Formats: sequence, C-alpha cells, structure tokens
Amino acid sequence: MTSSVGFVGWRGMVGSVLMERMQDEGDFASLDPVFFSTSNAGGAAPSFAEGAPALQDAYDIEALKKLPIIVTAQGGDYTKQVHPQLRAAGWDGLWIDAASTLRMDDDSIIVLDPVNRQVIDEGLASGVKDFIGGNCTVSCMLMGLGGLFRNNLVEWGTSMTYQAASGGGARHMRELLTQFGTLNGAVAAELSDPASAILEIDRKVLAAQRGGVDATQFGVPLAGSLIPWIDADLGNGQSKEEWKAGVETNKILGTAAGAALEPVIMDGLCVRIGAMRSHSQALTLKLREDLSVAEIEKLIDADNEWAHVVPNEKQASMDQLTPVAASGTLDIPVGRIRKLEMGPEYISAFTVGDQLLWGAAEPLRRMLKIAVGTL
Ligand SMILES: NC(=O)C1=CN([C@@H]2O[C@H](COP(=O)(O)OP(=O)(O)OC[C@H]3O[C@@H](n4cnc5c(N)ncnc54)[C@H](OP(=O)(O)O)[C@@H]3O)[C@@H](O)[C@H]2O)C=CC1
Ligand SMILES: N[C@@H](CC(=O)OP(=O)(O)O)C(=O)O
Repeated sequence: MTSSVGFVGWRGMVGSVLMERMQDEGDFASLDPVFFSTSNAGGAAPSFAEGAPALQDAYDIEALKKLPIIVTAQGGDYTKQVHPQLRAAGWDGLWIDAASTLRMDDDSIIVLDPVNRQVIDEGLASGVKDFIGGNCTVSCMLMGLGGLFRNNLVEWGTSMTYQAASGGGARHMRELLTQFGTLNGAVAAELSDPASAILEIDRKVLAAQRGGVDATQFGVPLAGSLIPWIDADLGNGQSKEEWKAGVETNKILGTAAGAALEPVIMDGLCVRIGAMRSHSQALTLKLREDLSVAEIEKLIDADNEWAHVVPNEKQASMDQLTPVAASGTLDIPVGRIRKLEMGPEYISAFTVGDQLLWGAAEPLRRMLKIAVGTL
C-alpha cells in the first residue's frame, strides 16, 4: 500500500539533497507524492516523480489538510506561518520539518533515529505529531560520538565549530565562490609571474577583501577569512547556534537528572569558514570515567554503521578528516582522539560530517520511512 505525502521545499538546498537521497534509495516506490510550491503553483511536478499532480500552492491549507504526512524543508518562516494554521484547522497529520522553529517545543521530537529511535517510536505510539530535524552540527556530532554520549560517558563538552558556507543555503555558496574569484582576479597578473613579490599580492588581496568583494549574503568577506558568529545574537554573549548545542543534544538523547542518561553540559563557539559543504568541529570532552583511548575508539566505531575512527596520525587526518573527504557521503569520520594534559578524563576529538545529509536531509528521509512503516 502506498502513502500520500506532501513535500514542501523540495527544490531548496536541503530539499534537493532529500529528493536525491529518496530517488537513490527507491523511497518513492511506496509513496504517492504531492509537491507544493510557494512560488510556482500550477507548474509541473518534478520530472523524477512520474504521475505526480501539478505543483500545488504551499499556502493552501485545504490542499495541505488532505495529506496524512507533510515533509517540509521550506524554512522557518514557512513553518511559523503554515503549521499553526493547519493545526488550528484540525489537521492531525505528521509534520516532518528541517527548520528549527518547532524543535524545542514540548510536543515535538527531534529526529535522529540511529541515536534516538526509541524516543521516536515512543513518541509515535503516544500521539506526537511533529518530528523535526536537529541542528546540523549537533546531529553530526551525535552521529560521530554517539558511542560516548549514549553510554552516559560525557559529563560536559565544548564544541568549536568550523561550519561551511552551505549552512547558509545556495546563495551563500555562490557568494563564497564569487569572492574567491574576485580575490584571484585582483592578483592574477602577479600570480602568473613567479618573481612577483608576495607582500604585494597580500596587500592587493587584503585591499580587495576590505573594499571590493560582494558580501551581500554573509555581510562580510568570508573568502580568505572567517566569521566567528552564526545565527542570532541571544544578548548574553552566546549565539543561537551555540545555544542549540546544549539544548538539542539533551533533547535528542532524552537526558534527565536521575534517568539512564544524565544531562550533558555542552557549549562552545560556532565559526563560519570558507569550506563549501560539510561542517567540522573540534571537541573537548570531560568523560565520567577514565577510559583508555582504545576503549573510546571501540565505542565510537561500534555505535552505528556511519561513524568510524580515523587514526590520530598526520597523514590519515589530512586525508580522511576534512570537508573534502566527507562531503557527499554519509560517513562521519572521528579523529584526533587523545588524552589532554588536563587529566585522564579529558579527551580531544575532531569530526566532520556532511551537514546536508546527516545534518539535514537524512534524518527527515528516515523519519518518513519510519512513519510509513518501511524502516
Ligand atoms: N542548509 C543547511 O545546511 C541546513 C538547513 N536547515 C534548514 O532547512 C530549511 C531550508 O534550508 P535550505 O534548503 O538551505 O533553504 P533554501 O533557501 O536553499 O530553499 C528554501 C526554498 O527557497 C525557495 N527558492 C527560491 N529561490 C530558489 C532557488 N534559486 N533555488 C532553489 N530554491 C529556491 C524554494 O521554495 P519554492 O520552490 O517554494 O519557491 C525552496 O524550497 C531551513 O529552515 C534551514 O534552517 C537545516 C539543517 C541544515
Ligand atoms: N545554522 C546552520 C544551518 C541551519 O539551518 O541550522 P538550523 O537548522 O539549526 O537553523 C548553519 O548556518 O550552518
């Protein structure tokens, strides 16, 4: 039997990756998809969905209401506007969403099934209707280090992130490349002359960064630089992206004082860098026990089929622990694992994950399969 599912936001960054994964995995075979658009109602459904009706208006509550499941990667403004209207109209279908809007609501679940399948199953059984994808860095961290978090071994941690341009969306990726092009163009003549002075090249690049690059999306140059702030300013010195690390980690794990998993203190600094895709993070973890590095590596490797340990060696780290290596794959490499000088319970780790896959599209894809009973 096939299930009717409405898709909103299917042509954006997260949505495109989701559609690609669903095609690769043959997911549409068990679905009757209905595609919505905020900008092109009446237009043709995507070519990969043979037989799907024309695009419907994503703001048409009556059309949305007919569907038992809606999957959206349209963004937070859309969720803010449409979700309450749908619920007020009596719709009690499943809402599966990439946006952060509903994540911390009491009656929503953050989905990351390799980490919290039990929470998802219990939620479905008890009538929860809103299933929301987690923040990209949090989801990638828990996929990589689930073996420590899920065994109640982490007392606290800091996550210092290196987040790619793609976290901002398609226009941000394009702007980064345009900026690199502008900088290259500013010194093209000097670069082609091996005898030209490096200080002159450096001066011209800096002049272009300070005066000549298009920074409409990022607000400041990112090419050849970085931006040590992501998402809103909470007014207490913390960015909203940094706040998510603590609250979402605990919500996904279902921690509580006295429960099987104790609350974990997570905080850190989130930084945008000039990588195209895939978010990286350097972690400092205070463990509850003094485990050997070999035991730690074993737990990480054994937790799920996508996390794997990269030996803490120079060449392996350079080859396997980068955005270039991780992008486009579901692998979550975890490396640079060693005991820190602070004491035997303090370890470092470095992990990279494609934030458009495990950080966004894949948990939604899998949640949909759980909802229709195929996972
Ligand atoms: N980017 C990331 O790494 C992550 C994003 N998220 C969340 O997912 C949600 C969607 O993010 P993201 O996919 O990056 O957003 P995008 O901006 O890429 O896409 C959102 C919508 O923009 C519209 N759109 C307008 N112009 C274009 C265009 N030229 N190409 C494609 N779409 C266009 C489309 O709607 P329409 O077809 O109706 O016109 C599309 O569905 C957000 O809530 C975000 O916070 C979550 C985790 C990670
Ligand atoms: N904030 C992330 C991307 C994102 O959309 O996150 P969230 O879903 O938590 O808003 C980034 O900029 O890299």
